[in-house]
Amino acid sequence: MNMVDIGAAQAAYRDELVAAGLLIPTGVDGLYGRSGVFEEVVERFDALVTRWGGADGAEAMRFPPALNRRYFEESDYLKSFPHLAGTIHSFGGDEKAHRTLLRRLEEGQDWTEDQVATDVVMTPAACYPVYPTIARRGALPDGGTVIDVFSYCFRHEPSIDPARMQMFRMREYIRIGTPEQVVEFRETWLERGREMMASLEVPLEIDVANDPFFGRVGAMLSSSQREQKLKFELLIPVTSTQKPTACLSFNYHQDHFGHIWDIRTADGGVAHTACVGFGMERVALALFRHHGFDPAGWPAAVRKVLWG
Ligand SMILES: Nc1ncnc2c1ncn2[C@@H]1O[C@H](COP(=O)(O)OP(=O)(O)OP(=O)(O)O)[C@@H](O)[C@H]1O
Ligand SMILES: [Zn+2]
Repeated sequence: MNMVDIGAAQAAYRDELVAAGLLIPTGVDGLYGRSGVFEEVVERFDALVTRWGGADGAEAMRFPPALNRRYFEESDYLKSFPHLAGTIHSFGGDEKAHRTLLRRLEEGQDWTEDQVATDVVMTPAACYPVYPTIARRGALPDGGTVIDVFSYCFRHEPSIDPARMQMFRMREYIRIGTPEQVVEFRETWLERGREMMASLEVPLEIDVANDPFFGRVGAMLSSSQREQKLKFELLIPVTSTQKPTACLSFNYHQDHFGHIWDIRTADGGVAHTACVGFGMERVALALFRHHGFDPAGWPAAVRKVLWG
C-alpha cells in the first residue's frame, strides 16, 4: 500500500466506526465522542492493566487533563514538540475589546486577538504532572517509587486516522529511581506488555521507536533516541498491516526529568525515570478491528480475560 492507499484505508475504517456508532463525530478530525460499548471496552482494559501492574504497589494519582503552565515550560516540551502543544487561552480584554470580539465573530473574522494565555496548558502525556510532584516531596525512598496515572491527553495532530486523535486517554505506570531500578522496570513491562496483549489474541510486534521531534535538530534527536533504544512501541495493525499502530509505549527518559526538577534518589544521585503508556482508544480500536464491533461475539478466551 502506498501513502494514498493508507489514507484511504484510514478514512474508510473511520467511516465504518462512525457508522457502527462506536465513534461519534464532532466535525473535527481526531475529536470524537465514543459509545457506551466503546467505553466499556476501555474500562475493562483499564482494569486489566491494573491486574498486571498491581503487584508493583504503585501509588495512584489522578490529575485533570491540564498542567500547570510553569511545569510545562520547565519540561522542555516546547523545545521538542512545539507543533503538538495545546495551550489554554481565555479572553483578557476590556469592554471595548469585547465589542470588537463580538463584531468580528458576527462578521466571520478572526476574533481571537484578545485571547491571552492562562496558567494552564493541555496535558501532552499523562506522566508530566508526576515529576514535579515527586520532586516536591524531597529525596526518594530507598526502592524509588512507582506511580499510576490515567489522563486525557491533548496533541495537536489532526488526522483522518481514527487511531490518531487529538484528545485521547493514556494510562501510565511511571518508575522513578536509580538507573538499575528504572531499566529493570522497563524490561519487565516489555515482557508483561507482550504477554498481556497476547492474552487478548491480537497480532503484535514490539519495535524500537522515536518520538516525533520537531525540525532539523529534532531529526537528530529522533535518530539518537533510536540508536540508544530509549523508546519501544508495541504495535498492532489497526488501519493497516504495513503501518501498524503504536498501542503501548515503553520510554526510558534517562535523567532528563530527574535533572530538570532535581529529583534525587535515596543516595543523593539524580533520579532516572521510565514510563509505560497504554493508549486506551488505540487498544479498544485494535480489539474492535481484530474481534469485531460487537464484544458479545468476541472469542470466549478474550472475553474471559476482560470480563472475568
Ligand atoms: N494521537 C494519538 N491518538 C491516540 N492515542 C495516542 C496518540 N498519540 C499517542 N497515543 C497513545 O499514547 C501512548 C503513549 O504516547 P507516546 O507519546 O509514546 O505515543 P507515540 O508512541 O509517540 O505515538 P505515535 O508514534 O503514533 O505518534 C501511545 O503508545 C499510544 O497508544
Ligand atoms: Zn510517560
